[in-house]
Amino acid sequence: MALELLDHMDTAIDLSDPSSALDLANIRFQLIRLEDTITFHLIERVQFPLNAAIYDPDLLPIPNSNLALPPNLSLADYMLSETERLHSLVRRYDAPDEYPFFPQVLQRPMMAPLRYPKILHENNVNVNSIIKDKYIKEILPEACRDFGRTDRGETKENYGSAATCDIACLQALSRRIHFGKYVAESKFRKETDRFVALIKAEDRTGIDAAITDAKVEQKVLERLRLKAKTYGTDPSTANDGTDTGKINIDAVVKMYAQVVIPLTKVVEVEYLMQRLKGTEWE
Ligand SMILES: C=C(O[C@@H]1C=C(C(=O)O)C=C[C@H]1O)C(=O)O
Repeated sequence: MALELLDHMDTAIDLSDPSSALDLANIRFQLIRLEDTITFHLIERVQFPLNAAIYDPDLLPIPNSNLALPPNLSLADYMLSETERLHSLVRRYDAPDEYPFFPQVLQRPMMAPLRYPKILHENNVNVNSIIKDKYIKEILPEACRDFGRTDRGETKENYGSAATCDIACLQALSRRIHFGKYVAESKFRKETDRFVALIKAEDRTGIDAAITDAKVEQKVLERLRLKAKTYGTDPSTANDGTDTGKINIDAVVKMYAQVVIPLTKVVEVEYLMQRLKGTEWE
């Protein structure tokens, strides 16, 4: 059972049932669930300082290894790529909602392949390199920034723990952002003629406007602020003013406003730009 779980992590959406997988309300329910996953993983990560050395191979080089590693790996990259190497052996990346950060390390699964029905159109959209870059350069510095605490500096003893938390954060962010493909497919099937015209005109701005729902985005940010405040506060000290909070609430909202939502929409647009390939509309 445990091995099966890795194939499909905690997505309750039934990717084997096209009507469920493309029901926009169901997809949005999954995106809401992933808000909790991402927020809790970030709360775990920010218990440690930024520990910038784990993202810099010059500051903290990986000892020689007999593994065929990508060159010039940071500790964080080493731990993420080796996690992906292991998980690929149990078919994690056969799942249509899982995207690797290091495709070059994936191994042939040691278990029989699972048959997933074809729901999404063939595409090569993978924005994980952008996700990781923004996570390291924008999200973490903001989330780990001192807020009401003394300067925590670097904690060398937590390098491995911080990198382990990063893996959970990055994998959850990747799944949430690449879920944009199911959103885009759902919208394409609802308004096919509209999107066919925009795609044929290569009108990315028009496609972005067509897939944007400002009201939904606003609700996402309002809900995130409430969740970060609630999950990040010790309920036993919430009202006596002593709770310093476990997470920088503004950082969680900024993460969604400046990275998660914009990149989800990039995935939607780029997926749709590939949607007509090999179809009668091409
Ligand atoms: C994901 C969707 O598409 C867009 C992206 C959103 C997001 O990333 O939260 C929300 C609304 C849309 O602008 C959606 O319509 O639900």
